[in-house]
Amino acid sequence: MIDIRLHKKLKGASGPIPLELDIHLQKGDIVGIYGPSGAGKSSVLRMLAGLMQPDSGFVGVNGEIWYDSKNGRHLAPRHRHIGMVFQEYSLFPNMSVRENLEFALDHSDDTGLVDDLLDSIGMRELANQRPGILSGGQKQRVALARAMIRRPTLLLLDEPLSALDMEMRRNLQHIILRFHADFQLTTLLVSHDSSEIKKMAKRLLVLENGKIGFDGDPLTFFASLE
Ligand SMILES: Nc1ncnc2c1ncn2[C@@H]1O[C@H](COP(=O)(O)OP(=O)(O)OP(=O)(O)O)[C@@H](O)[C@H]1O
Repeated sequence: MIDIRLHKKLKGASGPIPLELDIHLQKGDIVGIYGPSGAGKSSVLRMLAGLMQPDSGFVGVNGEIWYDSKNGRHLAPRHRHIGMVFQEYSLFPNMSVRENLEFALDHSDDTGLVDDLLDSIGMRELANQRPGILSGGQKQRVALARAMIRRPTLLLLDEPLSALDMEMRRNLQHIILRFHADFQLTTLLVSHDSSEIKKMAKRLLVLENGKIGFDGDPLTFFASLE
């Protein structure tokens, strides 16, 4: 179980946006986050990753406290068991694909996992190439594999597929679903694509001006827009 209570006064283009979130995620959930630009979606992921400091609140993940403003606890990002993939390709350009994965390892004796992940994303042949020669889809496959290296409990995906064409999106959606099952993850997926959310998520949170406007079945929500 993941308990999330976050309060933060965001600085919106036309004034402050008080972000207020109080949600519980079940282990194994894939939860979509949808909403207009500037609603606070990326900020929520960044606070969970420990990259943005909330004003107050609490984040508890399977009994471990990552953030508790009452006790001044703020676990550093590197100590949170998270995997993150964002829209921008974030690979190190001067390292090979394999080195990008190895760099994320905690223990160098886990190189077997690197090979397994390279196989599962179909990139063993390109393991010694640098990211510069890869397509966008190949780069995101490597980024997803790299996010798995530390066996995260929480996977944070912020529009990871939005720069890709339809075929590559489908391919990556399957990889995400497979990783989600194999690594027994809890996954938060920010997406502007309703079909992607309907395909991937069983639960949808719609964020509007920092507040949850809908929490429930994605099919119900998107049907209500038609
Ligand atoms: N560290 C910060 N402190 C206060 N406000 C911030 C901070 N970082 C971002 N903001 C503001 O929070 C608001 C929400 O931004 P955020 O990127 O979370 O929205 P979003 O819903 O992900 O938007 P988009 O769909 O366009 O990516 C923006 O107005 C932004 O300027």
